[in-house]
Amino acid sequence: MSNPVYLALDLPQLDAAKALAQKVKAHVGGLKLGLEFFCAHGSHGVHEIAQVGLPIFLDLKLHDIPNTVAGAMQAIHVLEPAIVTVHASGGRAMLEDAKAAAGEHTKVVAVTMLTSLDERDLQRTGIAGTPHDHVMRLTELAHESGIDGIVCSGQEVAAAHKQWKDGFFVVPGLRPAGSAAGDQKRVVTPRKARDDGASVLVIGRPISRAPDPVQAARDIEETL
Ligand SMILES: O=C(O)c1cc(=O)[nH]c(=O)n1[C@@H]1O[C@H](COP(=O)(O)O)[C@@H](O)[C@H]1O
Repeated sequence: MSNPVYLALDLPQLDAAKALAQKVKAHVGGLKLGLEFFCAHGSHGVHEIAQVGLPIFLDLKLHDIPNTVAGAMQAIHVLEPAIVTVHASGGRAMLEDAKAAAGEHTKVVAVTMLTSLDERDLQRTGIAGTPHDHVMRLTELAHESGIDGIVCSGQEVAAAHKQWKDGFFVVPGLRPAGSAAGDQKRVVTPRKARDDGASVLVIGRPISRAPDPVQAARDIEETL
């Protein structure tokens, strides 16, 4: 089985991001480039990181009207990402149009509820109910819209997987036992997420900020 870990390269410097990717590439299955990276380095930066030779997950979390999101999806065809994120709360038409505009080999996955939020945060955005209920509702919407899968925390992935048997499940908010949660609120260990049905494990700081990132990536790989 291929390594399900995608390393989140949330680093401001392109050189440092590329050097880190080169160092740990034997112990991860892909590289995730998010808003911090894309805003700083754009398409040029994505091409640079793609030279490392691993699949690229472009985490742009698109959330706009359907026409705008479809245009953005078309604009990134040239980057040939393996995975792209949109927000499920953009609604069904946006999800359908995002998928229709995506490249043939790109998986479109919808963020349900950010792993940095808990039930109280959710209520403050005006949404009643538990994170579990909210994630299940948006999982159903994503499934109906014909996209490839969702992003959720490891606390919901078992239930989401049960609801959508052949879905593609991206799980961030992962922390090896004993590591700092930081701004993440709904966390589980990488092993638990994998056992519960995650297709991709997104891991950033537990590797990138470790004193020895290669050792940290290797230690995580060994738990899987
Ligand atoms: O879409 C994501 O990848 C994502 C969704 C989510 O709900 N929570 C979340 O943390 N992420 C991303 O996953 C990565 C987690 O990084 P660490 O908390 O450093 O492991 C970051 O790059 C986030 O942008």
